[in-house]
Amino acid sequence: METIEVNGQPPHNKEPLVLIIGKMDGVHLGHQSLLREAERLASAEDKIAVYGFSDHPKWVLKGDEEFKYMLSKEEDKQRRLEGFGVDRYYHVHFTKEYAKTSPEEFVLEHLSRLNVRHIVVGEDFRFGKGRGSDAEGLAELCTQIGAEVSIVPGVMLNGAKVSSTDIRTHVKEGRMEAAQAMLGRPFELTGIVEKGEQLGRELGFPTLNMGDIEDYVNVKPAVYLGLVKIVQDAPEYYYTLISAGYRPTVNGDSYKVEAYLLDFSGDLYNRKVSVQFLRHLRDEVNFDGMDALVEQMNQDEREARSILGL
Ligand SMILES: Cc1cc2nc3c(=O)[nH]c(=O)nc-3n(C[C@H](O)[C@H](O)[C@H](O)COP(=O)(O)O)c2cc1C
Ligand SMILES: Nc1ncnc2c1ncn2[C@@H]1O[C@H](COP(=O)(O)OP(=O)(O)O)[C@@H](O)[C@H]1O
Repeated sequence: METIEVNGQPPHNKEPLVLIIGKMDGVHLGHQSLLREAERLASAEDKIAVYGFSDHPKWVLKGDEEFKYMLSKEEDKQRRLEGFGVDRYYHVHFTKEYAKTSPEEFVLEHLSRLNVRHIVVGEDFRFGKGRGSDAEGLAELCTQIGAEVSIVPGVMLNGAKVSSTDIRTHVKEGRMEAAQAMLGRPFELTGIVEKGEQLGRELGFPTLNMGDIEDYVNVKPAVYLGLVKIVQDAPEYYYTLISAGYRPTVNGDSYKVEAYLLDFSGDLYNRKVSVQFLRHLRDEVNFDGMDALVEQMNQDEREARSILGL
């Protein structure tokens, strides 16, 4: 997949495109439905492209911290889109300046350069200065550039539309099954293993410490059952106990995500790994001393093995 960085107007393009527009945080079931629609519309000579925005407009424009942290890092999003058959990704850098683009300018001066045959958006799509226009407005303007617009209904789950905002809330509140239902896969953090305080192995529970995860929403402080994928040519998976939080028992001072892999021994420092969250087991506890913590970690492991049939 080709990635093109866009600041303002995109570069001219000649190849016919089917273009999906959206922020695509998480590439959840709703986004996947847009991707399927694009695939259905694309004929053999069309390329499928995504016009994706980051950072989140509410963070850029209002400084609303809730929208600073996302379900996917840029690299995750791009890898997933590629997996869904996207040929080209326009990474649009959303800035205060960019936000001034009017709906007319967006269509007649930006999209007009792309030779777009067909555009696919969700039904609640809004665009242009002050979120001034919507999917219907897009369709109307696009008649001037010869592009058709398909408006795809949201994917419903128990009567509510699947949305990145709701998934972020689930993750922040530790509801990993609900997040998984909306994503179509477990919620996952990808990062690089860092050195910690080297206490874990002394306790009998070595834990890899996740680095490079600052862009993600913080999972609720708690212990989870999950998986670690060791990213390499032939990836390896391990069932895992994940501890996310502030580690009050050892006077931890900052939020960390750590993972104790079941039936693994070896060195993972500086390796790229993904941690996938399957289910919440219990909240984080401030134990009175190490013995109580270790006893509980043993109990957590027994519970995990029992759930997994290990
Ligand atoms: C299964 C498991 C459960 C944990 N539960 C807690 C907990 O309830 N409270 C807490 O303060 N720390 C908890 N921790 C975090 C430990 O305090 C931490 O792993 C230990 O301090 C080792 O840190 P290190 O990797 O920096 O050496 C847990 C860790 C694991 C692996
Ligand atoms: N079963 C395991 N689960 C997680 N990490 C393991 C395991 N076995 C060995 N390791 C290695 O040990 C390191 C964690 O040991 P630990 O004493 O907790 O040190 P640190 O505080 O630096 O994370 C991991 O980064 C990894 O390289």
